[in-house]
Amino acid sequence: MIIIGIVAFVLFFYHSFSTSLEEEKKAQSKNFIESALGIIQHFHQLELSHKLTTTDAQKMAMRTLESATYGDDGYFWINDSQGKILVQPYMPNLVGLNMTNWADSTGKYIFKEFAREAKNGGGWVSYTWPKHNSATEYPKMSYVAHYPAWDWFIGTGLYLDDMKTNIFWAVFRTTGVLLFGFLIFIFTTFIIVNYFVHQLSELSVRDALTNLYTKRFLKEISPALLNHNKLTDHHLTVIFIDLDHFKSINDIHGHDNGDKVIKQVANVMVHNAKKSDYCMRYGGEEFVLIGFFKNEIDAIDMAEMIRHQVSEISFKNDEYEFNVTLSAGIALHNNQSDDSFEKTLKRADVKLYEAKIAGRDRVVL
Ligand SMILES: Nc1nc2c(ncn2[C@@H]2O[C@H](COP(=O)(O)OP(=O)(O)OP(=O)(O)O)[C@@H](O)[C@H]2O)c(=O)[nH]1
Repeated sequence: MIIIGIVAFVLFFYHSFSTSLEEEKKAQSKNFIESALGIIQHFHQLELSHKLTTTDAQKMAMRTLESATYGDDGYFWINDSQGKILVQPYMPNLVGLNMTNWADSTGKYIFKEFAREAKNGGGWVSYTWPKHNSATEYPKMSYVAHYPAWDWFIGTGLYLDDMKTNIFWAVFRTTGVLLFGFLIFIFTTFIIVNYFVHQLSELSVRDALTNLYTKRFLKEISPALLNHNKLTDHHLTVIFIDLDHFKSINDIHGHDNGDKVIKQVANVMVHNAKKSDYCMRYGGEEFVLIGFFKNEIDAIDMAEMIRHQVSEISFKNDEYEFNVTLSAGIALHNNQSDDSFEKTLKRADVKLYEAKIAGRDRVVL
């Protein structure tokens, strides 16, 4: 769909841009002829005011227009009323020849057409004409005008194939630049949208206080965790952590200090967890660490490390320092039975409850 859109855009752009460039080229040619008529008129005025003789005024006008080139190879030609070529800088060897009886490759008497169109107030004549060093004739268009006082015909021409080639490359370059800009725009938009979508999805699965994953994320990844569990010889393990007597900590040290404790515990978890582990804030002061452990001992070591490090932290309220303990329950997923992730999580919760009953500040498996 996008490719069809781009192709349609390029074709439409090519058509309208090349048409307008063609019109512009033609308008330019016409303007050049009008300027050339102005130059002729200038020398004619000098003749009328007797500053120059007719011969000198015409010679100087011819010389000026002979050297007046424009664009890549634009030039003016001048014929007198008898068809004699007075100025032809593109093919100087033709100067002095009479072209009244010259017909182009299509049989058109070129000079007759020039004279007719020019005497009608100026206009375009299509014909064929050779190029430099070539006998082959190419389609050409000339804008021709008449200067009645001297009975001169002046014109300037465009080879259609050259014009079309120039226009093609101009359109090609512009289209290329536009397409490149368009692709850069699409690419940048894609990156930005992707970034924000990622940020948004992260926001919805990250806890605002601790930046740990939320319970919702746990639900999202549990199928992937079970799949991975089938592929590894390690065991999918849930470590359920709950802070001890946290209500009292809030009551005694204030809710803000309670928040600081929650943040610190989250930091300890993240600090100890392996890169492949997931640390979550399951509820208010409840946390879950999910990882793949070689055996039960490794899981206990991890939970004990977190428990120990948290118990070592000296928290400060406005007056004195205090410590916090936590309890943890561990459960390993059982591949051989009809175990589910929810059942494993539930077993870890039961073990956590046992740790609480047994006096808190401990890990139970
Ligand atoms: N500061 C703070 N407190 C919270 C937050 N979320 C939950 N709590 C508090 O955590 C306390 C949890 O208390 P309980 O569920 O009774 O458990 P406990 O006091 O930790 O007792 P045990 O778990 O049995 O050791 C409640 O007082 C909640 O208000 C939080 O985001 N910030």
